Amino acid sequence: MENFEPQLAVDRAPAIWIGRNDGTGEQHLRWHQHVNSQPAGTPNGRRPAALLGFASDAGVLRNEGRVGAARGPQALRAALGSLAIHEPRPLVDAGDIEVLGDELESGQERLAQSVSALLAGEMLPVVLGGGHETAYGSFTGLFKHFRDEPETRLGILNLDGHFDLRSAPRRTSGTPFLDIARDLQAEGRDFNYAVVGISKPSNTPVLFERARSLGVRYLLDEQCTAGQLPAVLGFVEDFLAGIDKLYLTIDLDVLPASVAPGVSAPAGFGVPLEVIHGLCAMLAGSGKLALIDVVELNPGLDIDGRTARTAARLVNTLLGV
Ligand SMILES: N=CN[C@@H](CCC(=O)O)C(=O)O
Ligand SMILES: [Mn+2]
Ligand SMILES: [Mn+2]
Repeated sequence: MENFEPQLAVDRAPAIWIGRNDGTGEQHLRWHQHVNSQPAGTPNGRRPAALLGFASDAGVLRNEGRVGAARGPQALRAALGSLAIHEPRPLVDAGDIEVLGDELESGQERLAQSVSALLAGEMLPVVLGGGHETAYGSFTGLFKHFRDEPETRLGILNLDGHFDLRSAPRRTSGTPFLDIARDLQAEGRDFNYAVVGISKPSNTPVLFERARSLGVRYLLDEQCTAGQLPAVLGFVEDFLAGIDKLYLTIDLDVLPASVAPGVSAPAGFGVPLEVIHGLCAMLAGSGKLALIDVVELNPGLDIDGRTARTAARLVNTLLGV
């Protein structure tokens, strides 16, 4: 990529992209032929999207889950590689941040620094987790970037079966949104957080009470069946109306285990793929998307790459390519 050298704190260089090759030229174009191949710029007014891996098992391990999400970024890139491109926009692979052992906090700081640098480079960062501890680094990067613009209202939309508002002695994959809420509170800033897909049996009354006290808006998974897509879109449109910049975080365990078995905590009920996908298509055209992450992909638990393929389809739709 020409003309682009943001100050990234990556530990691993961009991956080598491979995939099916039907020939050269735009009519044959697939992700693996397109990533890192275009000059910087914003053709059609669309920002270049920058993929950034956060290879971390530390949050899920601390949260007593099933580890393996550190290999998520590579599996997601592999699933994206052969997808056909119909409406090209610049796509950059910025490489991976690696969390070694239990060094989560320093990894989250490097993630925040890199997200902030990508935003300063006028790109749309797409962070590939890692467990949901990724979210603390992602949001902190967004907050760093907009810190001096208090009039810009930041919102977090989490597609997840869980609130991830746990209180714990250290950050985990179950604490990121309480960690963020506390940081914002300390700065006197609003915490605008909405969740789509909450599973009532997977969140204790303590977590529902914490969500209530923090003013969190949410829809239960039972309110997100395929027939209720218009109401889900309405809920998100209402949330978007009150913010200027959106951080979208997708925890793949929001989806039914049939399409997303490769996660630490698969959903017994889940929000149907057509609802999550419809939501992504709407958000892609919202003009408010500033930051995306996709988390909890655990390739070791996946079945025939099903979860990675589902995640790749959602990323592809969000980027409108
Ligand atoms: N990021 C994951 N959060 C969930 C995991 C639940 C589980 O492991 O069963 C949580 O902490 O609630
Ligand atoms: Mn979850
Ligand atoms: Mn989560």
